Amino acid sequence: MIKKLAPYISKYKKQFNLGCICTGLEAVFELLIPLVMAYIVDIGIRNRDIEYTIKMGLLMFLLSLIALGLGLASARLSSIAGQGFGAELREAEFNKIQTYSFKNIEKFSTASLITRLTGDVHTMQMSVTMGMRMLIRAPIMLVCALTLSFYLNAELAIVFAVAIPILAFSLFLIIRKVRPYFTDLQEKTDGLNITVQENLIGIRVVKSFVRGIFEKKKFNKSNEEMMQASERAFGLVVLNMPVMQMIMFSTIIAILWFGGNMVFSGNLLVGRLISFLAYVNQILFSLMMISMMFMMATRSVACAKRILEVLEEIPDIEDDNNNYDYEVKNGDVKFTNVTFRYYEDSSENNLTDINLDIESGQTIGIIGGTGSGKTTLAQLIPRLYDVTRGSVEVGGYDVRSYKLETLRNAVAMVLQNNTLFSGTIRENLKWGNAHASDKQIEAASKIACADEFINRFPDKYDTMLEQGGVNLSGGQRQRLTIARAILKQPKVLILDDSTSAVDTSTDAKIRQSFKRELKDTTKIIIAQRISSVYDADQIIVLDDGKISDIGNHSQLIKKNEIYQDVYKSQQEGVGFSG
Ligand SMILES: Nc1ncnc2c1ncn2[C@@H]1O[C@H](COP(=O)(O)OP(=O)(O)OP(=O)(O)O)[C@@H](O)[C@H]1O
Repeated sequence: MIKKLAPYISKYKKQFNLGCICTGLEAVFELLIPLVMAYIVDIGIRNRDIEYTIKMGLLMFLLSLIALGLGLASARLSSIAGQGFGAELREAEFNKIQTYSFKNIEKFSTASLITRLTGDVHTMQMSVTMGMRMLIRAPIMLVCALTLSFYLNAELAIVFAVAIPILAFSLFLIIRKVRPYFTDLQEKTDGLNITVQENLIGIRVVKSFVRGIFEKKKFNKSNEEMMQASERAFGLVVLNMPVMQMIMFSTIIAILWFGGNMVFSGNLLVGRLISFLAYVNQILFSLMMISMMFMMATRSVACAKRILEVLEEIPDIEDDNNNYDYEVKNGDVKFTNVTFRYYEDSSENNLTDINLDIESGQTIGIIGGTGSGKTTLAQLIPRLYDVTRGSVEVGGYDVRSYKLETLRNAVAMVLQNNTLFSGTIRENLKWGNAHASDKQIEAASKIACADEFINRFPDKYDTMLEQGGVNLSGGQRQRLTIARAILKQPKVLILDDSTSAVDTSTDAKIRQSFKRELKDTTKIIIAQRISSVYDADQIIVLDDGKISDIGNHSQLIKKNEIYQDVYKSQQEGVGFSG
């Protein structure tokens, strides 16, 4: 695990190494101080040698000043290394997530990915910042203080032979018990984040359905679970403290008892006993640091595992070496015996035996009940998912043979829940084509009938959109996302129920301008309303993941029962002529 994470700190190797050196030196200088103190008491004060006492006192002051300087430098360097490590990890995770397919993202859930990118990384960077100091300081302090204690009085130092194993054993027991609790804690954090994220994203729905109390209960449950997981984990961690202190004070009492008797019997000088006690403190303090380090490491291991899961996830769909570097030459779309299911192990297909032949420039309508597989079918064209069996071709070649970027630039899909971003309308439209000129932006907006409302805003194309475009109506948002897709000048344009919030006359106007302006582009329109597809060249009727029929409106109205039913149910009040 360390080997896998090490490259992310390599950029800050200098600070890391220097920080470690400073910490090591700081510990050495700190360790010398009690030794000098012993000399002051046993030689300077005992012999009433003022000059010696002042000289050694100054030396002690100098040593503490150097230790302080080194401590400050090490704190700064370790903080730079820790923060840098965190930033590198976050960037690596973020970049990796960009390569994920929908399937990969669904596997983790967005909330869990956010926790893995923020909370987990934060724990890791704290571990580096604090761990760097503890990892170097504690062992040096422990070994040197033990050696110096033996040097001062080997007999008295035997007390440690009893104290240290007891401490190590109790620490081992606590860590063994706490480890699974930390893994559980991170999972509960994911759970809480999912609840908060869903609530905030769907806050309008929550309010309009007056689901506040239900949501509050849901939040309280996740919050309670996280609190309990936290209590379980940290309840054990804090147990470490009293155990440590009990052993520490018992050791001090034992040393005072045995050391005091030695002083009385003249076998030990007072100054030596004082410095011995200072070393006891340092030894026990370093043991405390080691135990804290183990606690921190236990939590970090849980977080590191989760981070590595993100970094090591194999993108479900990615370019392989066989991807040819050719362009998509036209908007021909062909499905040959396509079968698809979202989960390999599910017993039922989401699409079965789909065969389609769409010529470049045609307008295709897809109609079918909810869950019949319309979106699923369309998502296979830009390779948002890969077929389970069969093949999908665009421009005469299998979609898997193109570079993903090439394919997705040629196939624009306006998704059902399309998102706009904070920024101006122009910036949002430029997502479709970063180099689009004002003229192209205006032309695309005109085709999507978005120009009508954009021009009514005082700032027109420079109107600021709030997050997700909340300051626009549903229909306005849809028209902007269509304009954004048109700006890509795609060979295939897929609209997934993208005009559902647009009134029927504007919907008809958009289709007319598609016919006029996007002659060579294949237009695939998924719709619930027959009025949105009745003038298409071919209409595909989907039923339970299978093609029930293909034909134009007048053919289907005569022979397809499903189409007839939908037509009849929508005829009243829609006002289209077929
Ligand atoms: N990401 C997904 N993971 C697993 N199953 C999915 C996923 N998306 C859709 N499904 C399932 O696939 C089937 C077809 O869904 P799809 O969204 O393609 O239907 P649709 O015809 O577009 O429906 P609607 O008109 O309601 O949008 C449904 O049974 C649905 O539960």
